[in-house]
Amino acid sequence: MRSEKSVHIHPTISAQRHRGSAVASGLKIFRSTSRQMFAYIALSILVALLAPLLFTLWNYYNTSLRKIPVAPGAEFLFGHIRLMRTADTGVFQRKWSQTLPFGLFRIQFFLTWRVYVTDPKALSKILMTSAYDYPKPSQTRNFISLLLGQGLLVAEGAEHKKQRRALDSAFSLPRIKEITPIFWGPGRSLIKIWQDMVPSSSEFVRLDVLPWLSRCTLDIIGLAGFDYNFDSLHKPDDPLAHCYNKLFGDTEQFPLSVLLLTALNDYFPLALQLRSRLAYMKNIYRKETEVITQRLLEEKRSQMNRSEKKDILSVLVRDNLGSEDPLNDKEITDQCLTFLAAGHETTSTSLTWTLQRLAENPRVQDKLRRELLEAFPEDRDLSYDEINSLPYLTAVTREVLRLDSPVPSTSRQAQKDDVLCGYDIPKGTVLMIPPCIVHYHPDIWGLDAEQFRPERFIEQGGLPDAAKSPYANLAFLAGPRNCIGQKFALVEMKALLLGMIKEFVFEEDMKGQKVSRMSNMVMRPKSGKLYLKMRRYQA
Ligand code: HEM
Repeated sequence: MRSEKSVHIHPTISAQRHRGSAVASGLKIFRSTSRQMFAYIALSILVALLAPLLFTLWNYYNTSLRKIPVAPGAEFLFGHIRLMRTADTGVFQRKWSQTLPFGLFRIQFFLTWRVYVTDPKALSKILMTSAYDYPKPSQTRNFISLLLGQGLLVAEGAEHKKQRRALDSAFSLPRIKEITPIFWGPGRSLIKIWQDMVPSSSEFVRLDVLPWLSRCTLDIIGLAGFDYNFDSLHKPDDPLAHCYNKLFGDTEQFPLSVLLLTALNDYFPLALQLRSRLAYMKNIYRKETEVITQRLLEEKRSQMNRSEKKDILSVLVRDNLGSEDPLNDKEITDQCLTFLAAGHETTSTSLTWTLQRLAENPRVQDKLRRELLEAFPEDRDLSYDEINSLPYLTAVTREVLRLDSPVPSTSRQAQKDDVLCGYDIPKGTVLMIPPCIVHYHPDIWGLDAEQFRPERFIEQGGLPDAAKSPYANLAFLAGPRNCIGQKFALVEMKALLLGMIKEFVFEEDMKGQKVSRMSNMVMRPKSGKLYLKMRRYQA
């Protein structure tokens, strides 16, 4: 047993000891509380991360989408993504759509599902009758709006209706007829440059056509869109053209990390936002484009009373003056970037694919040239109606847009629970609208669906009934959100083709070698380059 000794201790020492032990026990409590706090924080973070993951897994296994036929060959985590990236755009999707029951099928996108829709009734509901219940997925809108602002391409619901009303007149047939003469300026410049590069009709020159066509359509949308002369055919360093190419000129596929953030967007919306914001903040080009487009708008206003300019922005500013529900400045300048983004690369890649198809099919190229030379042997600027009076030219353009749609697929997101083709579609489901499947489907286009055969559009009975539906031909989509620039794009493509085919002969660079097609938004040649052999045409 320990004997208790009475020891006298000085009061200050005793107080110090007391304080010391109080501090020690305080520290002890603090340590244990902070340990507890740390444990709570760690646990909360774990739950915050695990809960969405568990929820994703739960949804992955229990969703009612599981009744929809599924494409074969998914990996557990990546689903079908890595498989699809090993082939050209649309190759696997077409194979699946033709082996699975027609209408709907689903693919796995990491641990989520995406539903491809090919059934015309379902497409009609998504694109036409219930279009505003199927907006673009929020992640797509967030991503595009960082680059383009809140223009027509990303606006939804009432805001979309308002913007579309304001823009409809600028894209109407009479307005497009008025701006058609503008297309000939850049068209003629391109032909002149190519004539200088290609000296004779006996010698071929090897040429990467895409960058030239891209500069030409940029010059056209600059002049016809807002009376701005990029003149990028002669001056590739124009500041707006430079900004534009920095913003949109990327020809690479999106990296898997961005696709993963997109898949997780519903659970971690901040992650994708943050990544895009960082990329945006690093991007000085967006700021510069804003400054330039604002200056253009001010110019338009100051010229308003003096001129009857025909470009889309001038018409928009004029219409806006008399409107009951006018667009504000920001809404107007955001449209400029939207026209650039939506209307330039789409047309130049379509033209690139047209030249490639004509090079692969010399019979079609000769037949087209005959039609053009017989109808318009003289060299002059043709009107909208003259350009559209050529049936084979129209058929060639339609056939290229069918087989090589520059927008090979787009997406929508169900805003409420619905039923499509007898299957439950829960709110939030991402639905894929795929021209690259629908346009190749033998049940719609017949057994020769994969062949390049423009005649199908002019021969008696050339088209099966199913192919006459507006949901069989989706290059410009359908319904209230279809491409507002459709008439513009078609006449622009035809005018440029007319000039090029009358003047030059195109041949494949590597005979019989298929050019790979790849897309992140617009479908381009895989390397971003497309070489053709070109010589002058001589009768
Ligand atoms: C061959 C050329 C073109 C093709 C294949 C094409 C295709 C498309 C497609 C598929 C859409 C719908 C996208 C979606 O909602 O997911 C669209 C929308 C749009 N396009 Fe085009 N486009 C072309 C040229 C143009 C041109 C030249 C312009 C403008 C001058 C333009 C302006 C627009 C705009 C503003 C929208 C958004 C319409 C809305 O949501 O109301 N496009 N385009």
